Amino acid sequence: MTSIPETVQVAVRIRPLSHSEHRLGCQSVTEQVDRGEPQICVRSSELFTFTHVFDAGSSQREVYETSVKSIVDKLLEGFNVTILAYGQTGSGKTFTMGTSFEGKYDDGIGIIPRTLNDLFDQIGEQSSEFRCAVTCSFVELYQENVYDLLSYRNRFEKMVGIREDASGVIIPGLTEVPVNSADETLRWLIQGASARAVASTSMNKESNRSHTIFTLTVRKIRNNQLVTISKMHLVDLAGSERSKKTRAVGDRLRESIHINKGLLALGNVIAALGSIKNTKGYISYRDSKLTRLLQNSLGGNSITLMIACVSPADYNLEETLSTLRYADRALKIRNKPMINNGELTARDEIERLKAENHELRTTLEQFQTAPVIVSKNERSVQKLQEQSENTLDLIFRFLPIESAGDFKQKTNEALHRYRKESALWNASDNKN
Ligand SMILES: Nc1ncnc2c1ncn2[C@@H]1O[C@H](COP(=O)(O)OP(=O)(O)OP(=O)(O)O)[C@@H](O)[C@H]1O
Repeated sequence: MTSIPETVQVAVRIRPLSHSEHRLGCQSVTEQVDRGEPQICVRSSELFTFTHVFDAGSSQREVYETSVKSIVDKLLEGFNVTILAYGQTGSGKTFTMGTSFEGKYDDGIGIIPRTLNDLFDQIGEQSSEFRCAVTCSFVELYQENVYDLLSYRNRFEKMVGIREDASGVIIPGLTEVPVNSADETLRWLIQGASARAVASTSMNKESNRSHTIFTLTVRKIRNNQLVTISKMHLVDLAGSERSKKTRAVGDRLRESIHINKGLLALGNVIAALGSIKNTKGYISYRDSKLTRLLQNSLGGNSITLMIACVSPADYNLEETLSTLRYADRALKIRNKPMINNGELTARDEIERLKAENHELRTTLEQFQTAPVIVSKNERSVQKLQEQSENTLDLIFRFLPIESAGDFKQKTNEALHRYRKESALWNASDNKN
């Protein structure tokens, strides 16, 4: 087992200058001091040291192998893990996380598809020791509302609430899909991401206007016993932005206010957790849904990696410095990672009971469907009998006695045939 980081890990990734920045003659103001060293220098004056620094030439593979791969191993050991991309709008968060994966495998794929490939490969290798049951869920936080992106319902009905129980924050009714391979999970990612709120802004052609959390839950089972249950949250935050600079108005401005509010609350939590004085004091997780959902990832029992994405361009200098200061505070947060063994938490107990309830209902329905068909026919036989008896009463009044007896016998024979045939229909219905 590799060592467990005690503080939040922070990787900084500098994206390359974009075409439009080149065209505008922007200069790069950020540089990695030495390639391979985790230090970044801004305007040749301010120096920051992080867990990892990736310059504009770093590949997606390098970012994954250096900073994420070992965290995926921890997930399978039973730790909760979180990977969180933070940064100004257009700084490369979605590109780095791979949240907008479209199904094409190439060198450009981001963290989520790489993680899934690794995870399912490792599960395959361990299959003689354990059985792993994996589920995924995908939520979006848009203007302080939480949406279940994997639900088939319409946008309004996708909205879900959050609440807390003894085991932490829960989202009752959230769609959790059982998945058996990387490809299957990626299909859910693609489907969920297509429902995400995206819009074009002056700073990013396809800007995400919401925060998203893609979660994998891994249950390791041996001899029908739950050995560990661990969660991986892959978080793609909406970009922080200054509305004056983005010239946002109307819907974009409203989104921007909510995005910044959530990020401000997150910043306050990070600052409070990172400050030694406040570690035992009050942490304002309840100020926003974003901080409530990330409560366990910051200051909880999770192994957490924040990837701070920055633009190298001089016209983004202020935002870059602000991101680096934010990230620097996150570096001081102490978490208490621990293995989540198979002891049932209250939430798991609820999940188990829900599953059991579902199973019982299905069984009950199966039992109910057979008698319903029989009783339907049975009822119609009874009805027919009643009707025929009423008719017989009428007939008896007008027929001579001997003809009436003959008629009664014929009617009874017909009823008998009907009963026999309906029993045969029931048998073939039940078989089908
Ligand atoms: N390291 C990189 N290498 C090459 N291109 C990159 C890199 N990082 C980002 N880009 C490109 O920059 C643009 C903006 O990136 P992206 O959409 O990931 O930003 P973002 O931080 O998620 O923005 P927003 O917060 O507005 O959603 C995209 O066209 C993306 O392909």
